[in-house]
Amino acid sequence: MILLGVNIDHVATLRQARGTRYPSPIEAALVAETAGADLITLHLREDRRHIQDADVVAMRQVIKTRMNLEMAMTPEMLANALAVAPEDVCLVPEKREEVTTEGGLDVLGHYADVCHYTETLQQAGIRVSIFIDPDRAQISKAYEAGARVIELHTGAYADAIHAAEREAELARIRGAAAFAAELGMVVNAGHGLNYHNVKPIAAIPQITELNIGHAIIGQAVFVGLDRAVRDMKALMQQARQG
Ligand SMILES: CC(=O)[C@@H](O)[C@H](O)COP(=O)(O)O
Ligand SMILES: NCC(=O)COP(=O)(O)O
Repeated sequence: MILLGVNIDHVATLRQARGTRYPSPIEAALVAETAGADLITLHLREDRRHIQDADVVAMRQVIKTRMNLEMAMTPEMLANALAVAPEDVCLVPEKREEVTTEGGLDVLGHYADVCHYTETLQQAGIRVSIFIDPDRAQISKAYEAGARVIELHTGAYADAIHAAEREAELARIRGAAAFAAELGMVVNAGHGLNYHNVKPIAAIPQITELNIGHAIIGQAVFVGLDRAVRDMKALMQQARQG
């Protein structure tokens, strides 16, 4: 059994492109839940390029599964998270000029902040995950900072063009997942996963949950969101069953 978190940011991206009221990320979350999503993931970026503050508040009231709120380590985002009280917060790095989250959070470079944000959120009863590269030094430092959940950034694996490069990235992810699980951490993964590359990641036994957005919302254009979520979940379960 492996869990699917559906990231609905990309529904909001489409809405923001025109400044309309549709398509609604809230409606998307409800459809995704009906289709079998185990949680809903959303990223309130500092520049509000997709998800808006009002989306987070509305989503909190209607979803029936779990909310996984991705956020940068800023005082504004911390106040938001404490007010909304999602089940999970995933601490992510953010660069204003990036197209998407380019890498994991540098826990070694921001150790004091990671400790502070992790402790404050955990004291409020929110489970904290760190979005991190598949790197043992970063994982050890996240553990030392008090985090007991990580999400491995799978972007380098997803973006690899050549088979050898993809295999090397997959090996890194496998090794990182085993290492974190040995420390007793919950291991999640995500970023850039799609219908063609998800199976080898879903087959990693230590991985509990995958967060997937862009590919599912893209596929929904052709087959509808319900089908797109069901198909992704089926692929993940097939991979896990071997
Ligand atoms: C942290 C992360 O990986 C997600 O937030 C996801 O990639 C979708 O959001 P962006 O498109 O804003 O990066
Ligand atoms: N944390 C990764 C995530 O939520 C989904 O990323 P993507 O599938 O939109 O690249």
